[in-house]
Amino acid sequence: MKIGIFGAGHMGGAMIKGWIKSEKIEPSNLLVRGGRRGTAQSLQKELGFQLTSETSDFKQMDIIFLAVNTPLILPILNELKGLVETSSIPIVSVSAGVSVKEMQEIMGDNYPLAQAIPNTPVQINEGMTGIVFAENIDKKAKETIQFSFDLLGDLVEISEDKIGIFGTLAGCGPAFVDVFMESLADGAVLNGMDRDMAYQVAAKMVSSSANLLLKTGKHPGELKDGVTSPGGTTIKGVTALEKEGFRYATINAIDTIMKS
Ligand SMILES: NC(=O)C1=CN([C@@H]2O[C@H](COP(=O)(O)OP(=O)(O)OC[C@H]3O[C@@H](n4cnc5c(N)ncnc54)[C@H](O)[C@@H]3O)[C@@H](O)[C@H]2O)C=CC1
Ligand SMILES: O=C(O)[C@@H]1CCC=N1
Repeated sequence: MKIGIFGAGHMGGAMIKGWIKSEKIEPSNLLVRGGRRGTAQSLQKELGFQLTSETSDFKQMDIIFLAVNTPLILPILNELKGLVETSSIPIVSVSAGVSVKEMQEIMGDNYPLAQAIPNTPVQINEGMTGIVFAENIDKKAKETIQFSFDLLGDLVEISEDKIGIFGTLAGCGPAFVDVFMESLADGAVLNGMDRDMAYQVAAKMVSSSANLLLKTGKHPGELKDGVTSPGGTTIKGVTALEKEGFRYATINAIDTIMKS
């Protein structure tokens, strides 16, 4: 399969890395058009995909992804319109801020379109991507899109009205977890642990705790109860977190994004 992608920044780059790592997509079958920042050029040196500055080259692709900054999605779609109209190459925007309806205003109701919100773990094929397909999308186009995301991790089809909250939880969430892991490590360093070891331990602890929840299907509160021994150390830490409004801060992070 030949994949075309506009934008090789944080998200475009993460997807490209995931496809190459999957070993199902040859670097020579990835065509990238980058912006002026040069991120695509540096990544190309590392990964060896095809680079182009010609939009017309995308006519040869089986699928096209738009991973540019949100204000550029619709202008690039306008650029592509004349080129792809007859071939109906599926186009997927990964922007959190452009809906399928807005894309349809340019491409029409019957063009194979989708809005997907991946997250940065796609680069290690452990992504969690939410997707909204255009209502009239045909089976073949849908399968092509699904295949490309299946290589990057989990794909969840959701309704248009839920893509915002999906993107906030799964797409923005990794940054919250990163801040959490960094803070945990800072606390450990404050108490004498070596910095590298602190990041290793924090990351492994977070990923294994998440896996425990996924594999046991237990309520997170029950898992927390299993750690907090009576009169023990953990409940002292949980109390300190509650005093600082940890739960409220986390809930409010999600809510603030949704209200922005
Ligand atoms: N970073 C993330 O975790 C996620 C990002 N997204 C979406 O991905 C999109 C890109 O975000 P990031 O990768 O974080 O931003 P970024 O700023 O890292 O990447 C954007 C890239 O687009 C390139 N670009 C600019 N103009 C261009 C043009 N005319 N043609 C081709 N490339 C051009 C830039 O050089 C840059 O490398 C946004 O729409 C965002 O909503 C969605 C989910 C998660
Ligand atoms: O921060 C952003 O706007 C993008 C969307 C989801 C994650 N990053």
